[in-house]
Amino acid sequence: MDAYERITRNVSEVVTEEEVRALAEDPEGRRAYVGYEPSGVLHIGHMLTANKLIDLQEAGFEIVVLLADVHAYLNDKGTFEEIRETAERMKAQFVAYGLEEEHTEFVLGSEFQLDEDYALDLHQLELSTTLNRAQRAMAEIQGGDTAKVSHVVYPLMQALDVEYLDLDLAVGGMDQRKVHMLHREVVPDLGYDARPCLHTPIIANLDDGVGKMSSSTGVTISMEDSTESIEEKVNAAYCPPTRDPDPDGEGNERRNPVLEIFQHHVFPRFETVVVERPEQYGGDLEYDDYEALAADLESGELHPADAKGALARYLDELVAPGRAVLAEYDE
Ligand SMILES: N[C@@H](Cc1ccc(O)cc1)C(=O)O
Repeated sequence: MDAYERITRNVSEVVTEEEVRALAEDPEGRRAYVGYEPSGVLHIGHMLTANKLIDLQEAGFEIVVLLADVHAYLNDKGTFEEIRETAERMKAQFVAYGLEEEHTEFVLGSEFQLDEDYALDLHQLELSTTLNRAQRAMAEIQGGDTAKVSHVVYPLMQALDVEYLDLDLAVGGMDQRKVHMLHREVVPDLGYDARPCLHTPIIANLDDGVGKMSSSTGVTISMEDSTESIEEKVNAAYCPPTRDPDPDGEGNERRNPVLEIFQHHVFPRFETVVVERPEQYGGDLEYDDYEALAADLESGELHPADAKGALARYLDELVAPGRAVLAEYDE
């Protein structure tokens, strides 16, 4: 796999391909980031962008994880003190998950976002951005329709972070794309270069494959889950024997979350995936890549129940180190 392939594998969007190709030609020491609002525990959504950071680390990038405490505060995620505490836990979990500490810089937003230069740049952006533009950029992050003043300051700060953290590449889920587009549009007015962005997909809802997996609207898998609870959730997941999101041709999108988790969480982190089966059902199956597994599910060679059993086992392995860290915190 060449550097460009590794950098862009499994992403939904590359902005722009040309700019990312230029980075891939000389990836050593380049800086890429994801920002996270410290809130709750690390879950499968955070882990997906973390997988991309691990890919980038393997391609030679230096990684910056922004623990966006001020952003979480602006988005009403608790008191500053609570948010800071959560940020500490989150950092420990990311390290346990596989972000090597020597190549990862963990930065709290409040370390630079309260400085004078930053504040004045922010005010300049406030002056040149309409409320409507900022609100549109925030729609997917904030949800609901009760935008506060804090919610329009939020995306402008995110746009500035890319400059102040001296980054070459911004990474986020598809829910961040509008903020990234805002960044590309507005920072040149301040005399800064817009940076390229990568957007990772959002996994389908575990229960029914409709819409996005989210802790607020349904089942999600987190670093707090026990082995048994992962098994339960995966066993109950929607898993038709197809990757076609519209198998009955009626236009009601239902994706296959089990396959999506194999593709985005398991195959990027394990070289081979073994599906255990009793001898009488044909014995174990072994896969080196996602395509082969998906094809077997479609052909009927791989039964959804066996696929789920394997998925729960691999997810448990990914979550286990973070779970151990949490147990230490709770002592
Ligand atoms: N907007 C991100 C958090 C974030 C904050 C600041 C950034 O610079 C980047 C990302 C989220 O929804 O969780």
